[in-house]
Amino acid sequence: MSSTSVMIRLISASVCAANKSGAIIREVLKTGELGIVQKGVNDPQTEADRRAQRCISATIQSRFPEINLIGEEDVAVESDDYTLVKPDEESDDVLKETCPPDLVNLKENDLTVWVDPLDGTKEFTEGFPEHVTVLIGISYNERPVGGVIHQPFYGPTGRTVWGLVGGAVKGMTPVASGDPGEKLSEGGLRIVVTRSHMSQTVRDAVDALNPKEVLHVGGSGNKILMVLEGAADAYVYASTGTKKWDTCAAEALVMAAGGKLTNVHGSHLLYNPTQIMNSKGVVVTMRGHDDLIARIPSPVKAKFC
Ligand SMILES: Nc1ncnc2c1ncn2[C@@H]1O[C@H](COP(=O)(O)O)[C@@H](OP(=O)(O)O)[C@H]1O
Ligand SMILES: [Mg+2]
Repeated sequence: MSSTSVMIRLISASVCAANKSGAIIREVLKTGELGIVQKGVNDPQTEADRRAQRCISATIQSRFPEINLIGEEDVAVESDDYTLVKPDEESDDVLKETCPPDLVNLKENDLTVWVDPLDGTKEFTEGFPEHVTVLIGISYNERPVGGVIHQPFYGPTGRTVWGLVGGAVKGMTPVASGDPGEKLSEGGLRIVVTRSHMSQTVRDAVDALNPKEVLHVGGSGNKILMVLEGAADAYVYASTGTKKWDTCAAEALVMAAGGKLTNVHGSHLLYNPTQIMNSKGVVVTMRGHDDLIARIPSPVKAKFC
């Protein structure tokens, strides 16, 4: 039995599976055979979503059979999927890290893994592949404890960012975090919002913040990485629509870097497997979170009670 903690081994496996998924996603785009099917209104799925989901499910379930894995795509794993990531393949960068003390004793059956194999599918099908991320988040007691985000189209081979709550974010340098109670600048905010799921409540919330700039980009993981990296001051989504697999990995990284992710009321999201939908919206900042939540109009908040 390995002395390395379950969390470190799970992040290592997730990094390997996310990197392989990035290669699959690039390959599918190159062939041009996207195999698009509609799962619902404005909710496409492609061959890349399906193959990446199978790769991640096969890798994690074969190594951690007692983990509860919840993936966006409902696809059956095939025997070949188990060899996409070699059974002994690990991320040396992850294995050499120390697990934060609070997470060191977590066991497989304590954990839920939330997988979005291709976040930003609509943008993937519409010529904006750089908005795509692979998201693998880990929750314990309904709160995020670790996450892996891979960007398949960042540079020639993609970029992988990972972290554990109570540890550092690896693979990128987060912007410095500040006090959630800090007052934000009036008229100076850069807000990142959805590109393909705009609604009146999202508009009303963003307008009330009197932003300097509104950036419309795809993907929940992509937008949250922009806030984490300082390319935007906040991600504001006063709408239902994102699911727990859209936020878990990114929330873990935001927490590790000292930022906050809440619903429009300023309350934590609970990663409960029976409540997949983020029904009260998503707000992410690295500073001034309370001020931003206070500025969201009450009639907007009242729509998400
Ligand atoms: N109104 C809505 N209906 C369906 N899915 C929604 C949605 N709003 C957000 N989402 C999902 O949340 C993720 C981020 O959305 P957006 O890019 O608009 O910010 C996308 O995940 P997927 O691309 O993995 O399906 C998207 O499908
Ligand atoms: Mg998604």
